[in-house]
Amino acid sequence: MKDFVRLMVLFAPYRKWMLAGIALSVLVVLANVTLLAVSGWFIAAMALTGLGIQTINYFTPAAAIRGLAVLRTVARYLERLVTHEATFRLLSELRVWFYERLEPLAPAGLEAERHGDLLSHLRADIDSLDNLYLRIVAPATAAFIAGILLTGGLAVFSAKIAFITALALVFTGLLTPLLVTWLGQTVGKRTVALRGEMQVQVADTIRGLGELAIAGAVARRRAQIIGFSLVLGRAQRRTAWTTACFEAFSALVGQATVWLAIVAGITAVSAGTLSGPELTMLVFWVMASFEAVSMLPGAFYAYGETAAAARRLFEIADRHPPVAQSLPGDGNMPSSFDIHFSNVTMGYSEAVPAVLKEFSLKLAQGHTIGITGANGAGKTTLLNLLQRFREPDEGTICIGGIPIGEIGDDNLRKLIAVVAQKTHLFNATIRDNLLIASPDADDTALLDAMETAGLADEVRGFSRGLDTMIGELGTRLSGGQARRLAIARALLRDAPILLLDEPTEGLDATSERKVLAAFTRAKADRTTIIVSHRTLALEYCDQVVLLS
Ligand SMILES: Nc1ncnc2c1ncn2[C@@H]1O[C@H](COP(=O)(O)OP(=O)(O)OP(=O)(O)O)[C@@H](O)[C@H]1O
Repeated sequence: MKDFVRLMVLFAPYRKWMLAGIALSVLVVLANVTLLAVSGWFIAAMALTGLGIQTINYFTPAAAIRGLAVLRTVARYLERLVTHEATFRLLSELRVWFYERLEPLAPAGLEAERHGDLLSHLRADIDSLDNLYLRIVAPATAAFIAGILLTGGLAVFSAKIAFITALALVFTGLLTPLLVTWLGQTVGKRTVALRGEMQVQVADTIRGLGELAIAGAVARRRAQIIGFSLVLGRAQRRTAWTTACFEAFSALVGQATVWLAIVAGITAVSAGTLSGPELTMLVFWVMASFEAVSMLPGAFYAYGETAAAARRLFEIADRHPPVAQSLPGDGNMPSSFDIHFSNVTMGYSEAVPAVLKEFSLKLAQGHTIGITGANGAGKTTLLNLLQRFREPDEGTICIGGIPIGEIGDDNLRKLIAVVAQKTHLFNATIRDNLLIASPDADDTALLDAMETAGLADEVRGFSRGLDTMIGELGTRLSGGQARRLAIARALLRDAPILLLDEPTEGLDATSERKVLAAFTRAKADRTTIIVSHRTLALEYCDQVVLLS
């Protein structure tokens, strides 16, 4: 319930849409019940008139029936329109809200998260929450209001029939759904978890299909996914089966109530407290009243799945970012770009020894520093700390004498260009991948950067040039081309600090020389850190630090 209350607070800006949807739902039910009740009364009254037992003015009821039929149709149409509009607005609000919470967690706070899982949170879980309004809140509220109005109206004619109907509505609309909800919670949680797991497995499999094929593991993987799908199918079948049983039972209760209403009505007609046409009217009234609660068993059954989806979302959204975020525009921009690590200690967890212990280093502005050392020595960690992806446990890191925490995230991003060890290339054109670094750059600037990175000639040779699509993670480029594209992107940033993590990995000696010369030549006052194991790369540095 706490999660639902939080969601409703999030949805507060759309309360007018939500209320309008509920009001229209009530109107649809009332129009429908009134239409049937008036029709029942009219047919019976006309029959008695035909027998010469009574006379009636049939113009008014005939007009009312036509009016109600139109009202019912129009209200139903508007109700669908408004409730769906409200739902889509709520979902888009929720997607943005969730994304805003997700972004500050990246990259360190989402390392443990699998990509498929995040995708599932963003898509399936948020989509599951459309149940909350459309299938839970709107029908439940409308049923409550319509139920009171309908039984209240019945009581005007027969307290006994009103009482029987109220009991049956509470039974089918409240008790049954509560039981269904209780039963559905475990299966719902399981369905959501299984669906997430399926998504992860499928996304992972598609991404690693090449490796799986080489290892001869495709059939095994396929069997695993089919296994998941069967378990998921069983869980969904159970959900459908339970819902169907309860819906059938509710229908039975509805029919039994109509029968009881007829029995009670006949007694009232015999006693002269109810007329024949009124009895027919009440029977139709009772029968149609169940429409008000007909959505509830299925709706409440969605509660389990919706609650589980909400829980999974909030579990991520409530995580604390590993690094305190600064406000946009908040911070001091340094005027010089020397870098000072002072007694920096940092460990990834308390269970393992710290990666860096009391590490101190001064880098003068305009110098190029090489950092080398064994695998796992902490070189990438050092660069990540400088980019403020993580906070050191102790010590400070300053740029131009200002601790990086006080520079402000937006400023810090402007100061640093990076070629990371695992650079992400987007499934887009070469141009789009470059424009990420400098959105306003023209083609000449893009080709210049690629010239420096030694990629321009190859790109000119592609039939679509800068508009060549590079595929998922740049798979349509060779390893060396992808690396040079990342380098060109970093060069376009024109930032005063350049961080290069194994920048020339995968390049041949000629390209490597060209790229390194370009980096060191490009800007005399740029402070550059090159992390590398390669002696050639280190030759271009003013100073080399061995991390052990
Ligand atoms: N996100 C992480 N969570 C936990 N431990 C990590 C994480 N990232 C790195 N480590 C650990 O920290 C240590 C230093 O890793 P780092 O990537 O900084 O080394 P490196 O010197 O850059 O290595 P390489 O030369 O292989 O790139 C390693 O033992 C690694 O296992």
